[in-house]
Amino acid sequence: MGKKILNELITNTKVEIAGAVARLGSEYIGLDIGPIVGNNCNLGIKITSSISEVFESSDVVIDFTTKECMLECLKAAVKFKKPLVSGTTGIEGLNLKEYAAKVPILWSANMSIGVNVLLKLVKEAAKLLGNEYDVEIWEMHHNLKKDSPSGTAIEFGKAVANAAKVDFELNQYSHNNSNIRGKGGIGFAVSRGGGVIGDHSVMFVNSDERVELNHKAIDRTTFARGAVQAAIWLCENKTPGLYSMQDLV
Ligand SMILES: NC(=O)C1=CN([C@@H]2O[C@H](COP(=O)(O)OP(=O)(O)OC[C@H]3O[C@@H](n4cnc5c(N)ncnc54)[C@H](OP(=O)(O)O)[C@@H]3O)[C@@H](O)[C@H]2O)C=CC1
Ligand SMILES: O=C(O)C1=N[C@H](C(=O)O)C[C@H](O)C1
Repeated sequence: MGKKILNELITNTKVEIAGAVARLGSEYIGLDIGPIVGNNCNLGIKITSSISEVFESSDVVIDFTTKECMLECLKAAVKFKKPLVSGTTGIEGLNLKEYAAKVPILWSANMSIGVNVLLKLVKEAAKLLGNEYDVEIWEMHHNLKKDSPSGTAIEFGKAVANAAKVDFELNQYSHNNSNIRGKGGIGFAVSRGGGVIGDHSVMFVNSDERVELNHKAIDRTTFARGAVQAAIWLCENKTPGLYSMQDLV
């Protein structure tokens, strides 16, 4: 995602890249971002290992990393009073509101416009169909993905639970045992393979019919473009608070 986001920033005339960060000891440290993203020439920005340096020199920072690194970014955002856009998933347990009380934070498990429109449709379907349908959420991603289920699948599940007025934590259901499916449970199924960018399906099923709402990402540019749009939007709306892509679509 780092390379995709850099490419998106380079082609977007509304923004300028102020810095880029990689892990201490990474082969990229000290290199110019140009050749790394396939440019013939240097772009005058060298990759640093200092998160603080990047926050100091930027108006807004974009993070797609890990839970641990996102936590460092949240702390730096507060320290340097800079807005943060994050798409990092697998972050259960991080209290985003604590940091968002001090600086603007935009977090979304999925930055694509399509998924965020689908999220609104899922909320509407859950409201209209009521609690009588079994809800099954399936996702498939590439074989390098670390977290499971995907952050997007979890957000779909939370939206359904919210619309059905049930506690999400108590109603998740995974099919890795032989129990018969409980009524009202929100089922999760996960597939991993090859280079799949990200497929999601939310199904509402009763004994007579099945409603399926699907999204398939074709290129990771969709996430990068959303993240850059979010960063521009966040700079224009600088009030501290917790935002998401739902505020943009
Ligand atoms: N919201 C959305 O739309 C999307 C979210 N994602 C999420 O974004 C995250 C990243 O995904 P992806 O790019 O595929 O994963 P990668 O593992 O390819 O990239 C993560 C990068 O973060 C770097 N990193 C980790 N810790 C640090 C640190 N402390 N300092 C500096 N760099 C660090 C890693 O470096 P190193 O390799 O050296 O460990 C790696 O280059 C995941 O949580 C994924 O689920 C992905 C796509 C879309
Ligand atoms: O890791 C990924 O690749 C993706 N992660 C996000 C998630 O966990 O939902 C979003 C997207 O589906 C790609």
